Amino acid sequence: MRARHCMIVLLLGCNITFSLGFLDVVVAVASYVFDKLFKTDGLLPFNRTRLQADFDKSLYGQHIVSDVVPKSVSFFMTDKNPNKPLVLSFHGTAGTGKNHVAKIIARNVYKKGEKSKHVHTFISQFHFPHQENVHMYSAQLKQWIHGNVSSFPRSMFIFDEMDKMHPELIDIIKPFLDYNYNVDGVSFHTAIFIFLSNAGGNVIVDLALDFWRKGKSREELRMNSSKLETKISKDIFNGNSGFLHSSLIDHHLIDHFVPFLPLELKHVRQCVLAEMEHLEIPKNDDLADKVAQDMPYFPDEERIFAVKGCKSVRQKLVMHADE
Ligand SMILES: Nc1ncnc2c1ncn2[C@@H]1O[C@H](COP(=O)(O)OP(=O)(O)OP(=O)(O)O)[C@@H](O)[C@H]1O
Repeated sequence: MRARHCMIVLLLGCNITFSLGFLDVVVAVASYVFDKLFKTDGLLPFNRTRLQADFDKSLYGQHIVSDVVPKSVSFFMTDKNPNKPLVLSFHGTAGTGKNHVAKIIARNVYKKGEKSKHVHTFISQFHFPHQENVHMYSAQLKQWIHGNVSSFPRSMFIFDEMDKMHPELIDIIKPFLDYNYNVDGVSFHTAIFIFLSNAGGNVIVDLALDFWRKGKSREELRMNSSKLETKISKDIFNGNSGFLHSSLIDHHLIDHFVPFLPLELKHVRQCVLAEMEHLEIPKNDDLADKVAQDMPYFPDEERIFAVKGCKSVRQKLVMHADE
């Protein structure tokens, strides 16, 4: 009898010991059925209104991103026959929300959000640290993308620190992004690729600073203001990044170069209030002011933009909340 219980549980893929009793088996079966019925790791029914509302609620100071990204994701998700995967490249200085936005997209596409097994995140210096192993990484990456898309076409791949990635690895990704690319019957057209980098951040900061000094409103900044998108792609191409030596940009496979603007004090303050809510600290406007003002800003004289964006706001808040 006991062996049969163990067999059932083994079939269900659970880790067991042979000391399992009947009750353990019932619990294991119940939790398996619950997982299957209620927690399957699949797609959420897509809802463009919910996506836009999430951007409006959770992203601060990034009106260009809040306009471009939900539109392009919605268009892609509702296109019954896309001719290429969605490829977005996020650019901006530290802590401006690039990872945060990738997570917002994930939680609007997958039931388990960023924790879904269909969301694959690679951080170049962490996952591909040794230059001498680049051939091995390339082969593994190629196999990983191919294998995952063949078993789940709507897979998402996030590449962080893209500017630090070896050109050979970028070139491995390139064919997957292309129009009509098909390998062994696997199409990549419904997959999502998101690249994150600080490359182009200086171009964005210079333009935002220029607007501020001319007394123009930040909201007047658009994707095509002073050809911002073109400037970013040129800057990446001319800079000393992995992008430069790869064939990604000159093949026009990136759908949008999305600029993340440097954050101002009022946006950092919004991040502090969001962290208060997250940490269940009662809302306190004075404390929010104090924490936001305690962050470093640049340029030295005007102190307009947050050096670290909203990064480490939580740590600062915890320190001040304890005072
Ligand atoms: N514009 C924003 N609106 C709301 N929250 C933000 C924003 N920017 C950053 N944050 C908050 O700060 C945290 C750190 O930001 P995030 O990791 O997204 O920055 P990043 O742009 O990816 O930085 P890096 O280039 O250094 O990796 C986020 O988890 C989020 O809580």
